[in-house]
Amino acid sequence: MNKDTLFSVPIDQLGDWTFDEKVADVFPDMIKRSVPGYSNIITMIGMLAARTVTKESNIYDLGCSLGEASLAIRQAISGHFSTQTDGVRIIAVDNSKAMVDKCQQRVRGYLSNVEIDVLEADINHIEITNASVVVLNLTLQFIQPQLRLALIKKIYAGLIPGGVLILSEKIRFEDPLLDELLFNMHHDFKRANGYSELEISQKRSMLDNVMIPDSLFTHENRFKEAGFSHYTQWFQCFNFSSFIAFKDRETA
Ligand SMILES: C[S@@+](CC[C@H](N)C(=O)[O-])C[C@H]1O[C@@H](n2cnc3c(N)ncnc32)[C@H](O)[C@@H]1O
Ligand SMILES: O=C(O)C(=O)C[C@]1(C(=O)O)C=C[C@@H](O)C=C1
Repeated sequence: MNKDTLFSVPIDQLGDWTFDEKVADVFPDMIKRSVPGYSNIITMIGMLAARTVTKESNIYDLGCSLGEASLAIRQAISGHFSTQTDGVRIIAVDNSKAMVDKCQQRVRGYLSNVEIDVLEADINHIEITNASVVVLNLTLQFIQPQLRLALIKKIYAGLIPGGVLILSEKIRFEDPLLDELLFNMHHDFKRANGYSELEISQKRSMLDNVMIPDSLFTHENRFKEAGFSHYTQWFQCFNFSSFIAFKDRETA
């Protein structure tokens, strides 16, 4: 695994964050050292998918990066937890060419009866149909805020009855004291994982205009407004959280 040292020396013009070739090259190391609970969330996404997947349905991994969630899902649904894999297709989507190219190579490296199709596309413009599981793992925070509700509505419409949306995000807190504390603890986590003050601050200013976290309240209201009636937060570590939202079994 290539070590993330991208921001370890001063950069003259920082510019906005992009998921380019350099980020894709170090992404597995970067995400594990930056997101508290990342590996647990990935494993649990597999377990949640195994519980919810149904035969002849689609599973979407939106903003898939290198396909970590897709691979965990494929492993979990192919194993002894589930026998529901006939006609199941995993569709992994990202709009970064660097990520998609690497993700395609990666998924080809494993043999399985469940196909993973990796598509280079903007998730705001793709169709979502016949979905038993949709994953947005740390992706919605990069979508322009004014497009987020439409995306969650599209996902709701594309889910089959009983289907699940798994949404993981960095979150902000309405209470300033808690917001500051959990923000600082996240930075302590990065320091403990070997990132310097320079690395933390340069990355932070690049992410500033591009990654815009919502509050728990905003996420829950959005689920409700999109049509979901069963949703809960199932994971939190500092200011990172994951939610599940189910479409009613009775909904046609
Ligand atoms: C933090 S990464 C997601 C991590 C990944 N889901 C995982 O579990 O390892 C965010 C990803 O979302 C992708 N992304 C951002 N906006 C997108 C869009 N509009 N359409 C498709 N992908 C997008 C980025 O290219 C990036 O790979
Ligand atoms: O909030 C931060 O400082 C982060 O590093 C978070 C985050 C993310 O949540 O996607 C940002 C960019 C990279 O993809 C890895 C981690």
